[in-house]
Amino acid sequence: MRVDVIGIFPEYLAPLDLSIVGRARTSGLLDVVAHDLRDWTHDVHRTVDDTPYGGGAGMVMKPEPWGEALDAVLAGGPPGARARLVVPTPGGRPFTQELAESYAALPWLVFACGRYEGIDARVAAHAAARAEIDAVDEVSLGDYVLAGGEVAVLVIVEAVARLLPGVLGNPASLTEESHTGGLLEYPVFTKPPAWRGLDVPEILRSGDHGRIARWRRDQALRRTAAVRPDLIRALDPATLDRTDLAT
Ligand SMILES: Nc1c(O)cccc1[N+](=O)[O-]
Repeated sequence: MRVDVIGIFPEYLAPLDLSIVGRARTSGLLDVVAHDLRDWTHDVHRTVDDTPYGGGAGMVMKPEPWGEALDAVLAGGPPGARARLVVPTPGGRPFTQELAESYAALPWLVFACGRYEGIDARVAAHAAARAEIDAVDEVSLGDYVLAGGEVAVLVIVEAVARLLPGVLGNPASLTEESHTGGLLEYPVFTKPPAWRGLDVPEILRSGDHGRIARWRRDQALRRTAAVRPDLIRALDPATLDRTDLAT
């Protein structure tokens, strides 16, 4: 997978050299290229923003540098691939594990990191009509205000990279995680069996794998019902067997 990130703080992406994402890049499973938007400015101050039409506080990112940056980046992607342009923004649709899984199946993501009050709306509108782009996704991590999209790119790239085949040493660890199958994950324990007066649940040391699996599912359902009842309501009833909600 190829990932291009355009913004005014390319150094923000340094953490993508570390850990799982760093190993994915070293192994060639993931190619991440950071671009400085100011490379496509032409004035001495390398201006990327201006006052908003209609008035109001703050500044808006100018369309010209973005247009030229996308021209250049889209000319250099994987041969024959179309890009998904992802714009992290508080007004976007929620970024979820399901969306991460859909991104992991794509050949090329291009991220546009907005700052200030955002990017001139014509940039996304023009991009959506480009042949090199299959879709423009405005995506939000949550209902809070950040200074820009770079932090969201770190989150999205990690969530996607770990889903790429060959990135995680043990793919089985992907099957029992929070949000896989629509539930939060069950509580986990390791040695020692007793710690500061707290014991590991006996069932987990029973060796009865059938009972352990049922206990874990029950715990996942209870935790999800308590913390994220919205996820329970969203579950497909067909995925719940008769015993799931009996207790
Ligand atoms: N919330 C927010 C923001 O305020 C600015 C850029 C991106 C996001 N976000 O993805 O959630």
